[in-house]
Amino acid sequence: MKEYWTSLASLLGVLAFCQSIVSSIFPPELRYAILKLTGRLFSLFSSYVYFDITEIDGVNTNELYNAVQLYLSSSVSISGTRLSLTRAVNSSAVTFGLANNDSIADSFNGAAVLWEHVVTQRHSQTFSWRPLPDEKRGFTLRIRKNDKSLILDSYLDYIMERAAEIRRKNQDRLLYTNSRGGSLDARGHPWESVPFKHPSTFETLAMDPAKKLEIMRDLRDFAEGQEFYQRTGRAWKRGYLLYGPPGTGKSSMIAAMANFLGYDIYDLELTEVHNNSELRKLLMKTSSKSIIVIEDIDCSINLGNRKKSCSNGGNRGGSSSFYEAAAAAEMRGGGGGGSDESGNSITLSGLLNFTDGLWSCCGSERIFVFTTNHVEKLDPALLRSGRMDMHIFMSYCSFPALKILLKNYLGVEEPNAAGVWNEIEAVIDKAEMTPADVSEVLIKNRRDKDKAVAELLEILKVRAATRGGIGRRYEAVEEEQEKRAVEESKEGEAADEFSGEQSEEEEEDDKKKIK
Ligand SMILES: Nc1ncnc2c1ncn2[C@@H]1O[C@H](COP(=O)(O)OP(=O)(O)OP(=O)(O)O)[C@@H](O)[C@H]1O
Ligand SMILES: [Mg+2]
Repeated sequence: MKEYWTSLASLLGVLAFCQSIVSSIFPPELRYAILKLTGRLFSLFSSYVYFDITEIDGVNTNELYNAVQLYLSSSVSISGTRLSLTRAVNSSAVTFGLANNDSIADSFNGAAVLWEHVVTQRHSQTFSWRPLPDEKRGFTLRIRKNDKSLILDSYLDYIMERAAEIRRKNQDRLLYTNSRGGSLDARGHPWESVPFKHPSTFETLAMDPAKKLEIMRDLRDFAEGQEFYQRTGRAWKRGYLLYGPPGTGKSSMIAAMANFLGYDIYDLELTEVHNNSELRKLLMKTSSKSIIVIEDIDCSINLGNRKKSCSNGGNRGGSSSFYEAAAAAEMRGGGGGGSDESGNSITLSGLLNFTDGLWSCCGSERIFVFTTNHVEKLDPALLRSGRMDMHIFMSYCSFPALKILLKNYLGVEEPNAAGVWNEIEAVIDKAEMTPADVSEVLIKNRRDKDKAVAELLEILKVRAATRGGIGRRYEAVEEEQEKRAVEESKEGEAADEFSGEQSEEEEEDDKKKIK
């Protein structure tokens, strides 16, 4: 053994001696040429090609490096011997990464590749306005020569896409608001944002399971439908109208949609927007993969402040009231130029353009959600397919919905007392309780499950006896109004050109009403 170490030491000594002779005999240029030649010879006989992706390219950060790091963090699957962990600002997820000088195998389209994370010390720096990090980091990608053309471009594109996806998923969702009106912040943004942490999901949402599944499928189809929208020449956007009595889960549904798709939410407060061009600017500053929400559209479209318009709107029946409001607004705004006493001159046509005009296509993969308690007041033009593609009625608590609430709030799959289930089923539809009301009863008694169920049954019975039929009538009216609205919208595009095409008689009529 001792002999072995002695001979190894002497061999190393000889090598070092030779190297010092070579470097003292040959000038640097020649040395460089020799190295290059040996490198070429080596690569000629090697069946692999290598690509270096350095962290810093010149003075700029290399996007590809960050993307590869993120991509590998998703495929590492805890099998690497040493992993580095990171948690980005504004993120609630931890990502794994390759530690220094570690390597990992991957495959793409059947071709095997190897990634190595190379970290070396940077030599002493000369003065620079932007000092570089002490360590030089990079990834080396090793692929077979034969696979080079087959995978390189598409593999790197795939990595960039996956990285963007991971980044979005790791990032907390944001909730944007335009509460500042149309004014811009220091960075020129009209939207303010806060982290969006609403816990509502499709699991916690109490509604008919079949309807829920249909909505989830629709959302998924939309999110995965880039190629479809491209092929059919449609803008990549979709509109949902959520309507129904207060407390039936319209806002919760929006939160569930955002959590399901991982989209940001832009909560558009129409009463804060002063005119159509401001509306357009707001739209242009929304990002893709987002949900643009206008809550209580029947109140905010009336162009005045919400309370005023709601109190006016409360007694009005039929869709004509909506026309009156919009017509009045058109006149007040003089087609978008003027303003009412609150300085607000958004017109119906402005809103329609916002959702369906050419401007709505700047950016892609966006969902518009309007909510209302009074679908009958909405303009048919707003309801037509293409603007509001899916109309979702959020109804009073049904029996299947109640089961979901009981499971979520009490962990109860079946009530203990025999026969309670049947009793509840018999009265629930008649009682017309909103899921919000049911939740209250369950929360209040959540420590005592049997008491909660018993009290709920009591309330349901009382309600069924006193309220019978109001809700069904509501539903019937809603359906009737919706049918009428769809028929009217089919009659022509007249509603689209609504802004400028009123007869003189109608205008006179509107003026009288405003007075
Ligand atoms: N379908 C539902 N599933 C689960 N929880 C619900 C549902 N509907 C209402 N809730 C509960 O009731 C509360 C109010 O619901 P939400 O704000 O979503 O109702 P809404 O339909 O938007 O009412 P509004 O028309 O007044 O805006 C929520 O905090 C939620 O916990
Ligand atoms: Mg709501």
